[in-house]
Amino acid sequence: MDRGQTSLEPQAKGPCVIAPVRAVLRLRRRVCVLRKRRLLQLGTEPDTGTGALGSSGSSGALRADLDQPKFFTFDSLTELSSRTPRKKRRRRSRVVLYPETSRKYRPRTERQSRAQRCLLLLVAIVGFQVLNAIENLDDNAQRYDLDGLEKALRRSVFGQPAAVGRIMALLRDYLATHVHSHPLLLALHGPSGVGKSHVGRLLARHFQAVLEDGALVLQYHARHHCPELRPVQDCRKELAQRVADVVAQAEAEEKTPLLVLDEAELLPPALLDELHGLLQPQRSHHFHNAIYVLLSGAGGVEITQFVLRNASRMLPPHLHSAGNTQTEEELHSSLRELLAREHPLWNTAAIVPFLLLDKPDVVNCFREEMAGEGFFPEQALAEQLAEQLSYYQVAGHEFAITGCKQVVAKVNLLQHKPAKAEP
Ligand SMILES: Nc1ncnc2c1ncn2[C@@H]1O[C@H](COP(=O)(O)OP(=O)(O)OP(=O)(O)O)[C@@H](O)[C@H]1O
Repeated sequence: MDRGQTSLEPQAKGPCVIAPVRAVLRLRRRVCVLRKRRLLQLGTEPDTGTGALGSSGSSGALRADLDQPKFFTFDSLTELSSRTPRKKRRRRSRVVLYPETSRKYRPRTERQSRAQRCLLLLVAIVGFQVLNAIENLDDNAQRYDLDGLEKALRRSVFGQPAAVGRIMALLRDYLATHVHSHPLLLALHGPSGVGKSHVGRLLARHFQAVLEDGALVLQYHARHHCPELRPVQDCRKELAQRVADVVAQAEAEEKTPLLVLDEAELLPPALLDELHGLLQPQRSHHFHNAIYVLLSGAGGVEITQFVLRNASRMLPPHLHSAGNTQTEEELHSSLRELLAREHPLWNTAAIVPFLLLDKPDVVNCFREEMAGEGFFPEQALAEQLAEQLSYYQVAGHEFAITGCKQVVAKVNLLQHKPAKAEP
């Protein structure tokens, strides 16, 4: 041991200094070699740019870059900008809350074509004219106070609600305008005493009042104006002349005249022919604007039979609008068939049947007549007077055989009762 120690000591002093120096040198050399090798590696390999090696790699590349001659190109900038992480812009919320009723888009400001503008103008003009025409229609109907006429008829004509309704509907329709292609022909048919002449008189009175010219209402009574002894051709000429005068005057005044011909069943065929000719559309236009009302007992028998046959189906007047329409239609068509066989004039007519009057209607006739003659319209007295008339008794109805025909005479008798002798 000692020998070994002693032999080692002198040797140990020399290498003791040199060996670490050598080791250090060796290590340095080794490090240099490694560095060089790494530098060479980095010069050939692409920059991975990750971790510690990456940083050393990039430094190597930078060093290599520094060795390269520098030229400015925009590529480097775009490269840089693409490499630099973009600052994330905060996206603004695009949701906009609109009120329910407003538009959710900006109005378009497209230029309208001229054709489109013309079209709009045309539509506006047509709309204005339509409105104007509607206003004119109302004006024409208002001139004749048809509401007033309807009230008067409903108040004064008993037991004929369907007839009054039909007359009013036809008049309203016709008088809605002043320009016509043909006249209106109303043909009121029914048995005696049911109110045909009464309605004719009410119409004439109303039109005289609203037209403010009595000359525009012609009332023609067959028996009075064309008695049996008078030559028919004279009657015909006279009727034609009278009608021509009335329609000419009405044309000048821009009004619609009314021509009431009573007892039409007594008109000779020549006069019916004349009337038929007056109604033709070939006549000059002022003949088109006129209302003819023919009152006739023709068809009265058929109407009486119809009412008696359908008495159980007949509704009381206050329920009438609820529906007698099917029964009425049957009556209209059978009457038209019957009358058209007599003269073609009836083909162009609006036929209005007047039905038999029930006992309560007759009582109303008495009360009306009594009031008109200055008597107190006592119900009991009116019923007593109505009791004196004759009736068809069918299905719980009592239909007056002569309607209200005898009412005037009976009330006149009341008037002529001898006054009580004064004591
Ligand atoms: N429906 C009725 N409503 C009110 N009054 C009526 C009705 N029917 C008749 N009258 C009264 O009876 C009278 C005679 O009636 P109107 O002359 O109108 O009968 P008509 O149907 O024309 O009969 P005719 O064909 O015989 O002339 C009238 O003056 C009127 O006072």
